[in-house]
Amino acid sequence: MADFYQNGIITTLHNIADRPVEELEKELISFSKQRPMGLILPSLYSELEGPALQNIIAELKHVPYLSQITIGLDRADESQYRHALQFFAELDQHHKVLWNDGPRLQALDKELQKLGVAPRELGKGRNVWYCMGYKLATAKVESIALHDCDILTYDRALLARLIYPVAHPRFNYEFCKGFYPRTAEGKINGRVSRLLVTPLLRSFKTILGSSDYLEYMDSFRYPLAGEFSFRRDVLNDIRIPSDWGLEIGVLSEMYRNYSHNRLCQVDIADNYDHKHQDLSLGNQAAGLSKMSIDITKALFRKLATQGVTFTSETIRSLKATYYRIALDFIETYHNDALMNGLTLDIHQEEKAVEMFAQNIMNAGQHFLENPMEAPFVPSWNRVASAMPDVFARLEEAVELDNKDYI
Ligand SMILES: O=C(O)[C@H](O)COP(=O)(O)O
Repeated sequence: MADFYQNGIITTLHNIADRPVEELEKELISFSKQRPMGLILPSLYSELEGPALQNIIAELKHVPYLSQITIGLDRADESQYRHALQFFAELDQHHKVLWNDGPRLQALDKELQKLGVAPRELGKGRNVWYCMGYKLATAKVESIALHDCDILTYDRALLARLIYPVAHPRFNYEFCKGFYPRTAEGKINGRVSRLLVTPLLRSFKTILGSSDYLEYMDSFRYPLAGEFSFRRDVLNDIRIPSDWGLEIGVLSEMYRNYSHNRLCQVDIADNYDHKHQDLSLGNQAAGLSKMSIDITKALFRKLATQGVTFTSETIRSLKATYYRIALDFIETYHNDALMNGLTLDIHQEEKAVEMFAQNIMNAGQHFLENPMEAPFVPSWNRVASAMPDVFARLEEAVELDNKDYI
């Protein structure tokens, strides 16, 4: 059972009483009259064949308060798209599948590329961005949740708890981030969140002094959670990174656009497990290694926009500070694991920390050499000004794909 402590500078909504999901859903049905609700599911075709998505759909099927589900489908050829349409047809709610690799959306993407307003990199950020554009295009929902498609521990309560803070008509939150513990098979997971993000934020505070932004980022109990919810107007001027900096980038955008009392985080599950990626030691272009570089670069970039200057010396002392703080954290996590009857492989944890420390140097060096690089996808406001009929065209392309390939 959770406590009710408020850490940091944004509101935390806890799970104090373990309310039955039916009770939450009853309220959500009544909220949906004032604030119709939608869901975004960024998915890879391979996830349709994995163990998680089948259960997610079986759970979602019975969710009574959603009026629109938007699935962004990546890496699917034509026969896989046809199969995906059948797969998602099980949903009772109104839903559409965006075939990101299909000829219609590819043609639109090419035109946006020519105007310089399309995502330059493939990946989850791009997928989410097109789904957000579709939500704006159809204007059917007021409150929207987004979650990953590889959640092995999914149940309907996760979604109900995630969307509640932005769905309640008397709550003023624009954005809400989910949090949970990640454990599986007797082990504590969440390696990048625990061993990179939190110690890195603390190291920035140590070498730069605390700032409102660093305190804000450090307030999130699971900053890398792929689960968040928001009001529709958030979508107009959010600029999201197209790489693994997505989660950090979204939090930073919310910091830039809203005051703290419009943002919150919510306890969405007692436990969470998902598909795990390799550490990818020695390969900066893959797995958690790439993730750690993208995240660190995103933090450098954000701090630079706030007037912080970085030199090779600051980056070296950041790395040294990080390494010490992260090693201390390993001891903390180890003790926490033991007391909970879980295990923590200290050798593996230290290997991860050594790699992250090296990647802080690599990301720092890259940032110093390429200060203008910014893998941001433009806001939809800007896209609409570059191509005024973009929403009508996006909606039409999705409509036709869903009709023609079923
Ligand atoms: O959230 C994280 O830290 C990363 O996604 C890695 O998670 P994992 O250690 O649970 O695979």
